Amino acid sequence: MAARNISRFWEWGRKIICVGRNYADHAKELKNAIPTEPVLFLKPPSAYVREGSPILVPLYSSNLHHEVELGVVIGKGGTAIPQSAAMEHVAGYALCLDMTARDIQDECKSKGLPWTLAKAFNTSCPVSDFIPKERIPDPGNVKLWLKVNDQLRQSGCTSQMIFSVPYLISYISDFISLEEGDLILTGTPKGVSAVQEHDELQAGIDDIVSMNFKVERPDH
Ligand SMILES: O=C([O-])CC(=O)C(=O)O
Ligand SMILES: [Mg+2]
Repeated sequence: MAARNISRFWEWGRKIICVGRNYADHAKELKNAIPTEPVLFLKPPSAYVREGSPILVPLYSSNLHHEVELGVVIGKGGTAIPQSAAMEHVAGYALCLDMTARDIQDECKSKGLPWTLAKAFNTSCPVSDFIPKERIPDPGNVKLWLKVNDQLRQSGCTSQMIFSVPYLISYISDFISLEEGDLILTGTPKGVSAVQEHDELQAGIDDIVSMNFKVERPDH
């Protein structure tokens, strides 16, 4: 069997841990309180989609939102990782979208139910090429942007994160052991909005990486 290559981590079938409300301006735009501890949820590896394949609107949603996020790819697993050692566990980064069925999430929130169908459906995690760690010397200071049909919708800097990458790695690994090939989505800045069938999404991290996705309706 060919050796597994971390630069194709999305093929490994490892978990995707997502952080919510990690930017005050996004928490406010959805009228959520600023969290005092990270808000966590999961996506399954079947959520991954790569450039060249479309983002599919779930049949049960009529309000699919984009959320552009910095993804952190874990290179070395661990449990209860101290913040001071957290960066040793990072192999690199990826630009990610946390596609969200906002109407379903609102319904789940009002009923006190989990967000699974709002966040974890097929193609809910578009992911860029792998970015080796050296290309982002400070994950706490990169600009994220997203355009829909050439119109800028999201533009933020990871310096606005409430909880830093080392803090998140340490916090998550206290409760959920991290494994090589796991991905952490670090939350989205403000500007989330709805996308429709046939829309073209373009997103990037500074001039380090960019990616394009089309939105389609599934035919089943
Ligand atoms: O759905 C939400 O607003 C929570 C979330 O994923 C984020 O803040 O990135
Ligand atoms: Mg998100």
